[in-house]
Amino acid sequence: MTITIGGFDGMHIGHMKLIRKADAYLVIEKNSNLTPGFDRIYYSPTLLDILYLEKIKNLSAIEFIEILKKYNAQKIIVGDDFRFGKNRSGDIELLKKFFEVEVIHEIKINNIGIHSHYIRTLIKNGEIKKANKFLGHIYKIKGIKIKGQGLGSKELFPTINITPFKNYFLPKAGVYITKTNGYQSITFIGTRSTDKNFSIETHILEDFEDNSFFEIEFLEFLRENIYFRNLNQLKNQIAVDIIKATNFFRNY
Ligand SMILES: Cc1cc2nc3c(=O)[nH]c(=O)nc-3n(C[C@H](O)[C@H](O)[C@H](O)COP(=O)(O)O)c2cc1C
Ligand SMILES: Nc1ncnc2c1ncn2[C@@H]1O[C@H](COP(=O)(O)OP(=O)(O)OP(=O)(O)O)[C@@H](O)[C@H]1O
Repeated sequence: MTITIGGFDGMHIGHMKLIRKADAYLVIEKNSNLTPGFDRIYYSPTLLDILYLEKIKNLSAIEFIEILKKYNAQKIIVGDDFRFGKNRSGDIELLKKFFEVEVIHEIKINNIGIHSHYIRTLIKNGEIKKANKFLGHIYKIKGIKIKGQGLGSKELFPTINITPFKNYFLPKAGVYITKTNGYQSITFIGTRSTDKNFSIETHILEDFEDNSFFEIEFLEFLRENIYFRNLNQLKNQIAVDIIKATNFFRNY
C-alpha cells in the first residue's frame, strides 16, 4: 500500500496532488481549522487514520517509523519539506531506509508555494477568491442555526444566524457573496451595530428549504463591516449589497 502523511488542513491543491497518488492519507492532526477532523473526507474518502500531534510529538523518529510500519505501508509519498519525530529530527533520507519514498516538489501558483498557513492568511485578509484559487475548491464552514435578535425579519432583511460547530477559521469581518446550503446568499460576519454582539448571519436570496444545519461557501468579499447608528441606513446598505450579489450570480 502507498500512503501519504501530513497535516492536510485545507485539502488544498498541493495536498490533493499527493493524496491522488496514494492509496490512503494519514493525518497528523494539529489544530486544523480549514478542514477540521473528518471534513477532509469530503475532498477524499481515502483517510487512513488521524494521529494527534499532541500524543506523538515526543516520539523519536525511529518510534514514528515503527508506527508507520503498522499501517502496512510499502511506499510513502511526501512533500520535500517533510520532517518527523521529536524536534523534527527525522528526514526523508531516514525514511528511505525503511520504505520506498516518492518526493513531490513544492507546488506553486504564480511562484507562491501552496500551504495551509498561507491560505489562512488570505482568508484572514478577506482575499477569499485568491484563497479559493489556492485551495482548488471553495472555502466553507458548517454550523447550526441559532436564534437571532428577531430584528432582521421585522426591520431589515430576514437572516439565519449561524454558530459554527467546529473551530473553523473565520474569514475577516465583513459582507460576503456566499452559497448557503447551495442557495445564493449574502453573509455578514462581525460585530453587529444593533447589539454589539459578534454574529454570522446569512440572508438567502432565493426560495429555500429551511434546516437546522447550514453550510456556507464563501465566493467573494463584498465590503467591510460598517458601524451604523441608524437602522434605516443599515437597511439601505444591505439593499445595495443584495443588488450587487444578485448581479454577481447573474454571471456566475
Ligand atoms: C447582507 C448583510 C449585511 C450586513 N451588514 C452589516 C453592517 O455593515 N454592519 C452591521 O452592524 N450589521 C450588518 N448586518 C447585520 C445586521 O445588523 C443584522 O442582520 C441585524 O442586526 C438583525 O439581526 P438578527 O438577524 O439577529 O435579528 C448585515 C446583515 C446582512 C444580512
Ligand atoms: N504545495 C505543496 N506541494 C507539494 N507538496 C506539499 C505542498 N504542501 C504540502 N505538501 C506536502 O503535503 C503533506 C502535508 O503537508 P502539510 O500538512 O504540512 O501542508 P502545508 O500546507 O504545507 O501546511 P502548513 O502550512 O501548516 O505547513 C506533506 O508531505 C507536505 O510536504
